[in-house]
Amino acid sequence: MEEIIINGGNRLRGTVEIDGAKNAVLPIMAAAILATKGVNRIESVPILADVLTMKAVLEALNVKTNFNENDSTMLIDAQDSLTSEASFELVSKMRASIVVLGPLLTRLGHAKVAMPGGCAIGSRPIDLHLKGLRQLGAHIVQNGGFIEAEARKLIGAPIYLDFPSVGATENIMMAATLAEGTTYIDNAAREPEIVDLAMFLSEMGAQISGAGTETIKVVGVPELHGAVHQVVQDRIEAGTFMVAAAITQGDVLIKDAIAAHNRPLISKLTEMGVVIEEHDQGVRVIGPEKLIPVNVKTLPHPGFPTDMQPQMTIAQLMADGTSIMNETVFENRFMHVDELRRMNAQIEIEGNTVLLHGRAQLKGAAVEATDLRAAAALILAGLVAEGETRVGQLHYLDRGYHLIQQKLSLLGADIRRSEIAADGTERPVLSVISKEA
Ligand SMILES: CC(=O)N[C@H]1[C@@H](OP(=O)(O)OP(=O)(O)OC[C@H]2O[C@@H](n3ccc(=O)[nH]c3=O)[C@H](O)[C@@H]2O)O[C@H](CO)[C@@H](O)[C@@H]1O
Ligand SMILES: C=C(OP(=O)(O)O)C(=O)O
Repeated sequence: MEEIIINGGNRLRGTVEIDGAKNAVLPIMAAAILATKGVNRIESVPILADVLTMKAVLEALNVKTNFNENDSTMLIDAQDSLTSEASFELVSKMRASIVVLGPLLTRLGHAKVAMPGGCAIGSRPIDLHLKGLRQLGAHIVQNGGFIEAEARKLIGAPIYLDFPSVGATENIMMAATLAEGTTYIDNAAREPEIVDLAMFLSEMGAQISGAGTETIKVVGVPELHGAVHQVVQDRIEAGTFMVAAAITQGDVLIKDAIAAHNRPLISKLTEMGVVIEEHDQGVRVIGPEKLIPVNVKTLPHPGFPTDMQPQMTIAQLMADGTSIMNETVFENRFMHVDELRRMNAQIEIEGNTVLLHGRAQLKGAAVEATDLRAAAALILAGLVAEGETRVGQLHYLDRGYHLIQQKLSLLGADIRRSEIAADGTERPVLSVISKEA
């Protein structure tokens, strides 16, 4: 069993480097399926469990991949003939594998992808993905735990999304690149990761405009080719370090952070009294002695990101007074609250809202991550808790953060990752992901 062990109380100081975005690289890897000529070269690929799962999904489809972890570059070659079936075994490991549906369907005319289940944070249906693909002319059946989609040729169409779903926007946008005619996606998701995917698709020869706005226009082209692309910085990893600096009275430069991608977080932290400076080198975050309580509501971009919600609750707990967090994107994203209570946090849950009573006198405890961002939140709580916090179930953390303990330790935190033997003895863990590859 592995744990991250933190002794709280240290101020964080220094500069931290942030990896490429998980939520950008996963659809970009899926988009590489569309290149029938030439090899794709993806740079700034983060070393994450989810990236290795998507790599396995691609390889099972007969796409060749080569991940050089030393220079964070992945080559993806989809020039050979591909299979069109993504197994339950792989899709069940990672919900985001559903984004291979659109590329496979539009390239091969057929795709069979296992139904992704729900996950800890919610039921997460894919009705909007399917509705959009049907509007492009796909015939789709759901049978035996699989979605089977067919269309000799997709035909561009106007599509309105009832909700700006990130995954549905990505699947439809990718499917539309090789469709005949023009597709408009209205009420599209506007996340920076959508913009990054659209940039990659354009570099591959696709004709896309409007990514990052409510309406995306895709004019179908006959074929796409391999491209070189650098993945955008992970705004959620950057945001997690912003909160770490804010709560520890720290002074941290988040190197090359793109402030425009973290506007809602920066705005809320500023309201709390955190000093945030935007420099050419990145965003500097200086935590005050006292944090002011704030109320936060998660929304699709450019609203406050749900993927920063658990981390933000730690900042709210450290404020002098009561704050409210309202989660509107996922129905079950407060699983970290029970673990925080074990650390002496006073939190009340009322439906999709929590009341966080600060300033919390957090006490170190043994806690378990329940999902990816819950893991990050518990580590943040450990940074400000009195005594020792031990965070378990680290496979969730490894989905989205590479070597977070090393990055925090370089900033001055007392933190380590260890393998704990049955007799309680500890062995340091240095390399986390590659052993699973
Ligand atoms: C790999 C990836 O990029 N994951 C991100 C992506 O997930 P994901 O793409 O799954 O998130 P969506 O934007 O699709 O989901 C948002 C909400 O819409 C609902 N919904 C979605 C699709 C659908 O067909 N029907 C439907 O009802 C979901 O259940 C959820 O309540 O965006 C989320 C919202 O910013 C982030 O938290 C995830 O980190
Ligand atoms: C919810 C997340 O990811 P996923 O959609 O891959 O589960 C996340 O990154 O916080």
